[in-house]
Amino acid sequence: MRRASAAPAVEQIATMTIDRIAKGGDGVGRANGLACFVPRTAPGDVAQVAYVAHARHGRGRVLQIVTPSAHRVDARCAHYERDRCGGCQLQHVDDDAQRDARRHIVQDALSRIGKRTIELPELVTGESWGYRGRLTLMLLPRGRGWTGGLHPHDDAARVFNLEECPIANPVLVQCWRDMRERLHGMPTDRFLRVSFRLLSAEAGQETVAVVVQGGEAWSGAAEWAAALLRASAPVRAVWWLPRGGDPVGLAGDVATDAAVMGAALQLEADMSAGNATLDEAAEAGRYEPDAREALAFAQVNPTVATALRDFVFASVRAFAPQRVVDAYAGSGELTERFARDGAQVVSIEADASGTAATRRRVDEAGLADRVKVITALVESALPAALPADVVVLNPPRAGVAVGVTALLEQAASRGVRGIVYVSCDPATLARDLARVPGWRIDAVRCFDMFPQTAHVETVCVLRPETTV
Ligand SMILES: C[S@@+](CC[C@H](N)C(=O)[O-])C[C@H]1O[C@@H](n2cnc3c(N)ncnc32)[C@H](O)[C@@H]1O
Repeated sequence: MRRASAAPAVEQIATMTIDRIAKGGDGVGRANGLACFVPRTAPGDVAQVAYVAHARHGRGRVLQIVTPSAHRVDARCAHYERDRCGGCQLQHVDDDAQRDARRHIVQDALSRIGKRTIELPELVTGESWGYRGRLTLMLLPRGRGWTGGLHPHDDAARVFNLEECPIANPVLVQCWRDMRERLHGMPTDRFLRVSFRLLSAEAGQETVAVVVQGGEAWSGAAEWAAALLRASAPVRAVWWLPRGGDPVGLAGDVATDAAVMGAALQLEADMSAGNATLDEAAEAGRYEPDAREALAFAQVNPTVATALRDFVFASVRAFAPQRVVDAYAGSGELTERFARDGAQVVSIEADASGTAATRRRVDEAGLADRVKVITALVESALPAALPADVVVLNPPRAGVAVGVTALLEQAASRGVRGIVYVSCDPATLARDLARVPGWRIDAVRCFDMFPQTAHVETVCVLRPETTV
């Protein structure tokens, strides 16, 4: 018997004014009272939209911009319109309106999901272009060669050839151009991923590591890598992460801790499996094993990342803490700073390569007696880490486990005077804040780590509700 196929979604057509940008970057307008999400629209656009109505919202596509918003600009990158590149969502919106949108995304999430009323948060900004210290591209076999680039935002199975990426440091794109001439020597696989990482960002002296991920066998790998090193001046190291294997240093300065490198690369590969958009690469790249390694995992946005860490450090310091818990500590950069400042620190991180880097870092700084480094899930290690004066949380996009918020809700009675929560996802931040009603928001600051996208980093400083 033939099964009835699902009825095709029926599109309706409406003209609507776009009021705001939602988390994810779509513009939001209303059609017959229904909130309708429309990609690539700007606040103030009047657009004719074809949309499909779902139970609580509509999803639409622009048929025609009837009256363009005053905030519309021409996208700088040719791929944005032509290839519908999924790396950026907001290149068609001017800088001021983009920044405004990201601040409202945070305020709106905290209000709607977190049930917290806050002023429009301050946003610390940096460069709008050329800021990325890492460029990760997908390579799909085509004929005897490869197509190398990024996915369209609406088609994760396709990859377009990347010619430019104006949000990345131009040197990374130059290295990709140099490599593109040499794709014939790559290993065979269903797909490969290639990542360009800025090792040194000093203007005019930039150096880059290249990591090829995928393939199980690669004859001629060392020759291929040596040729790339000769052809591309900024490239200083070439690594290969075979499918299911350990990392192999192929050429250049690859004298680094292979175990650390391997764990980080595997994590990155897992994170971005199947869809290597810039967003996911950004997310994956937040797992940095040790920023001081020769092949340090370059920060996505080093300038703004530094400002963020400085703010977290100053916020913690304002409590004059003797004991700090650094939860989701990564490679322990903040752990080291808290310890240098005189605090006793419990540093909790699930990734063993991260805690190995933290141990090394605090040993070298002569701070080992002030720091307890724990390789464990925060949800299992936090109870024993308390009491403390301040708890720092910097979880991945998924936010913290419900057991962690349950413990923190009671933590004021165990001496905790402050929580500093660093988040890359306003929605999970807001969800977690809703679970700790005993804590009030003392300060919120946003950090513009990913201009041209809808992503934003947020730091929330919390104090017990009862504190005067
Ligand atoms: C967003 S990164 C923060 C890293 C670091 N604090 C920094 O500033 O660079 C999140 C970190 O949490 C770790 N992680 C993820 N889930 C965890 C869990 N349940 N318990 C402990 N660590 C976890 C990841 O390995 C990663 O290093």
